[in-house]
Amino acid sequence: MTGREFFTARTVGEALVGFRPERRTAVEPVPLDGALGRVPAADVRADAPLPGFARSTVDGYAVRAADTYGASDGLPSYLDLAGAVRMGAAPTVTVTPGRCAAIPTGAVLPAGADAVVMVEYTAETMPGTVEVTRPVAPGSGVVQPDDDVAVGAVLVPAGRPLRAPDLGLLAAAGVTTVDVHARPRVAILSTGDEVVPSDTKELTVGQVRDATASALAGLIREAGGDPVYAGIVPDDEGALRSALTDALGAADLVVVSAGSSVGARDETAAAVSALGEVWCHGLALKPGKPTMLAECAGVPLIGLPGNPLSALVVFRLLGVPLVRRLAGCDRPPPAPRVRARLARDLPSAAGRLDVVQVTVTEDPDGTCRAEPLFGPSALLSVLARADGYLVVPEPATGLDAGTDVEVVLHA
Ligand SMILES: Nc1nc2c(c(=O)[nH]1)N[C@H]1C(S)=C(S)[C@@H](COP(=O)(O)OP(=O)(O)OC[C@H]3O[C@@H](n4cnc5c(N)ncnc54)[C@H](O)[C@@H]3O)O[C@H]1N2
Ligand code: MOO
Repeated sequence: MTGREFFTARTVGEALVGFRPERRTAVEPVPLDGALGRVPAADVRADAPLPGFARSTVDGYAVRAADTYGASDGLPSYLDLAGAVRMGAAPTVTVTPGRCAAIPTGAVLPAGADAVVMVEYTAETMPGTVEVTRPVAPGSGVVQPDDDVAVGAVLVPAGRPLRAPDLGLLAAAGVTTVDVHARPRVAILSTGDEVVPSDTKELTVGQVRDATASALAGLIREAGGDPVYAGIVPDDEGALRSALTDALGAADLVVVSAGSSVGARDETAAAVSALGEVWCHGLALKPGKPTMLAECAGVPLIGLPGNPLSALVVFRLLGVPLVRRLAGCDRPPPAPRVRARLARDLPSAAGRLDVVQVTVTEDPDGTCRAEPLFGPSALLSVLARADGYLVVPEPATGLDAGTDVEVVLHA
């Protein structure tokens, strides 16, 4: 042990704002079917209005609104039935004063009509005569040709991951492929003489199966990236440098876990320093202090703490936004959150951000209770049991039981 301290420690806030590599993935066309969650590279605009024609929103009779003024149960308006509009076809009927046309929901409003009265407020008392018992205002029961989308309006914006309704809107507008950013390729490199592949059946004393890589791959996929397993590297600076060089050449982001603490095994820091510029080494964060952020020839690199729980906490806070940004996402969807009452006192040291895993239970009165899960960051099962996490900000020295807290829910 050398007693060295981290050399460029930062807060999480500084890292989120200040570590913003320029790199973005290439743009590729994808069919709508494969576009869910992908990020459009440019606004997609409508070249025609939607729905494109004045459309009835109810089953009833297309009328001239003025013909219904004053209509009531006691004093109905009587209109001559001029005909019917068929679904999916141009109307062959015109509505002149004193007349109406039967129309189903979704059909084209015939010429001369400016409203549709719902069938419930009518009766066909005699064949060819319709009794109307409610007045309708002009435009009632009708959507105008560009009510949904006007020509030139943005159908889906650049920079926001596509959601299911976006695919519907694009389909309605006849857009069947979208130019989106490629999924960022994220290389996952695990380090440590003791780390062995997760399919190792029998462990010798001191060995651990690689837990971090599989969990990281899950978070990377959730963030819209493509995980690439780059293997397990022993604690040897030469081997690590060579593995990092390969990974940097083939990925949009490299994530390397372990070996970045201040102990004897800080080969990662040495290897990364030799390959690029270290932006920060050490975060004011618990867990997750031994974190490194660097850029090597335009490729960002995150050095994660060895403890799997800490690695995942850091990746969730800093890696997920980075993967999204690499994919052109500058409008990330807000994480699902819930407000809850803290179930017990939470101690915390001032000057660092504490990320505390919690379970959330709903009390009979509908309010939520957040129960902190204590345990060393070496225990991955704590994370697996948690429903979400809360943060105790840097200046705070803890939170009292009963405090109203915001819990960010795990996916
Ligand atoms: N004197 C100090 N010692 C430590 C400090 C400190 O500030 N001063 N920080 C502690 C903290 S916090 C952490 S976190 C660890 C992180 O150290 P490293 O990033 O160098 O990681 P390692 O020592 O290599 O590993 C820690 C732990 O995690 C296990 N591990 C590593 N990789 C994997 C993997 N892929 N899958 C499963 N488990 C893994 C490893 O076997 C160790 O048990 O340093 C503390 N010490
Ligand atoms: O950062 Mo260590 O990552 O607190 O467990």
